[in-house]
Amino acid sequence: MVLAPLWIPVSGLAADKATLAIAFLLLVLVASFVAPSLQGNSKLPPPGPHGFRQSPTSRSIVGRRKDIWRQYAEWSRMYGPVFSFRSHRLNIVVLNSAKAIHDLLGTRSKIYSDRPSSATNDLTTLAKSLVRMSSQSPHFHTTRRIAHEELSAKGTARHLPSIEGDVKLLLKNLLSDPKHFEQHLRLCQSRSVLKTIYGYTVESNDDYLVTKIEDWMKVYNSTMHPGTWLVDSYPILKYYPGWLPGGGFQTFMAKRRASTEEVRNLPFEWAKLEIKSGKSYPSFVLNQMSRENIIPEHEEIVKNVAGTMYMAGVDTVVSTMLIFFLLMTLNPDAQKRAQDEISSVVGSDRLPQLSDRERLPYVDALIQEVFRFHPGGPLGVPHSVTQDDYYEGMYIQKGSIIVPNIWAVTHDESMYPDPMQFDPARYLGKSEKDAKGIQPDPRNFVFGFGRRVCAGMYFAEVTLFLQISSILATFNILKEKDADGVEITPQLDFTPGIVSRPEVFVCKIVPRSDAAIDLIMWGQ
Ligand code: HEM
Repeated sequence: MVLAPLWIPVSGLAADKATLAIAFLLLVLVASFVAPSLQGNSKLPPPGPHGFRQSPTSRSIVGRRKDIWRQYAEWSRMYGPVFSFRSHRLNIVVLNSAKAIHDLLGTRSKIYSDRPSSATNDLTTLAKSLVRMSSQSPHFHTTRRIAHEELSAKGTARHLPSIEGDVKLLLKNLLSDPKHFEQHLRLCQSRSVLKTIYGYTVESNDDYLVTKIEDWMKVYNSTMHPGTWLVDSYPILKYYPGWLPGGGFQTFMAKRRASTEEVRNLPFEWAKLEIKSGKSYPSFVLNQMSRENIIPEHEEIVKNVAGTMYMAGVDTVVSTMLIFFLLMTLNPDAQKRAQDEISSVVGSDRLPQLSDRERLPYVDALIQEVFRFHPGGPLGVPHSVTQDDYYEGMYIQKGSIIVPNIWAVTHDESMYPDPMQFDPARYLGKSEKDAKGIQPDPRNFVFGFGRRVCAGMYFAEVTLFLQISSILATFNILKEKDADGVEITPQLDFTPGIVSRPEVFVCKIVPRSDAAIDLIMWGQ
C-alpha cells in the first residue's frame, strides 16, 4: 500500500515514461547483481589488481597513463605473465609473455579465437566486419579464407605494379611538400588498399570516398572504444526503447548503423557498376564476384570483407610508417647503414623492388626493429574464449576478454636485450656463424595470433617494404631546427588506442642528391 504511489503514475505521459525507465533500469541492476552471485566463486582466476576498472585497450573509463601497455607490463612483474581484472561485468585476462600467448592463442586457438561480444557492434552492424566477427559465425571460415586468398603472396603479386605506382607518387609528394608527410602516407596507403579491394583509384586526399570513410572512422574511433557504452556491459539495454529518458543512445546507434552501411555499400556498388561496364581492374571484388557456383550469401560476405579492409589496412600501415619516420629521425646511424646497403645492392638509377628484398638484409632488419620498437597495435586486438579453461592452475572463465600485450613481448629483456635501444643488428648476428645471437622476428607477434592472425599481413609487409626502401633510397630524414637554429629532438610519445601512432612530431625530409631528385621525378 505504501509503495503504490511509486508505481502508479500520478499524472501525464512524462511521469509514465519516467516510471517505465526507472523500472527497466531497476530490472537491469537486479539482474546484474543476482547473476554473478549464482555462479559461485570457487575457481581462482589469474591474480591481478583489484578495484581497477578500465576498458581493455583504452583509457576511456579511468583516465590514467595513456601507454597502458607499459602499465600492464609493470603489473605482470608483480602478478606474473598472466594476470586478470574485472571491468564492469567483464573479465579481462592480460597475457604478457610469448609463452602464454603461444600456449593460449596459438596452441589452444580453437577456443581462444572469438572476439568479445559487444552490443554496440550488433547495434551498428560492425559485427559483420571480419575484425569484429565472432568465430562462431557461420560465415567466419569463408570470410577468412577469401580475405587470405586475396592478400596472400600470390594475390598481392597481382597488385604489385599498382602498389609501386602509389609509392612513386608518395616520393613525388614528399619531394614537393615534405611538411605534410602524414597526409602523403595516408594517400599512398588508401590508394593501394582501395585499388586492390575495389579497383577504385583515389586521386587526392579530398577524394569523395576517402573523405566519407575517414569521417566515418573519426566518429568511430572517438565514440566506440570498448567499455564506453553502458549497453556493452548490460546488453539487455539493447532493447531499451529510444523514446524513454536515457534512450538517446539508440538514436546515436541508428545513425552509426546507417553510416556504417553507407561506407560499405558505396564502394561496393561502384565496383559492381564498373564490372558491369566491363572496364574493371582485377580487384578483390571482381575476382570474388566473377566466381562460378557461388552461394547466395556470397555477395554479402564479399561486401563485408571488402568493407573491413580500409579500416584494418590503412591506419595500421600509416602508423607504422610514422613510427619509421620518428625512429629514423632519432637514429641517423641505422638510417645511413640501410641507405649504404641500398646504394651498393640496387645502385642509384632505379628504386628498390620486391625482388631485391632478400639481398637487403639490413633494410629487412630495420623494418623488423621498427615493428618491435613500437608495435602499431601494442595490445593487439582482443580475443575471447568460448569455453571455461584452466591455464597453469588458473581458471579462465568462458567469455573472458583476452588481451595479448604485444608490447610487453617485444620489450621482454630475455628475448630482446636492451629493448629500449633501436638496433636492427639484433636480427643479424655478429657474424654469419653466430646464429645464436639472432633475436626472434617480431613479425611473429605484431600481426596477431592463431586463427585471427592479421589477414593482410603479407600485403602490409610488401607495401611497407616498398615504401620504406624507396624512401631510404631517395631521402634523408633529419631533425628539424627551430627558429634559433637549434635541432628539435622528437619525443618517444605514442597515442593510446587499438592502433597507436607517434604523437604529432616534426622532422626534415630532404632528397639525398640531385640523382635522387631525378629518380623521383623521372625514374621508371
Ligand atoms: C603494419 C600493418 C599491420 C599490422 C601491425 C596489423 C596487425 C593486426 C593485428 C594485431 C590483428 C589482430 C590479430 C589477432 O586478433 O590476433 C589484425 C587483424 C586484421 N588485419 Fe591487420 N595489421 C596490419 C595491416 C593490415 C592490412 C594492410 C590489412 C588489409 C589490407 C589488414 C587486415 C586485417 C584484417 C582483415 C584483420 C582481421 C582478422 C580477423 O579478425 O580474423 N591488416 N591485424
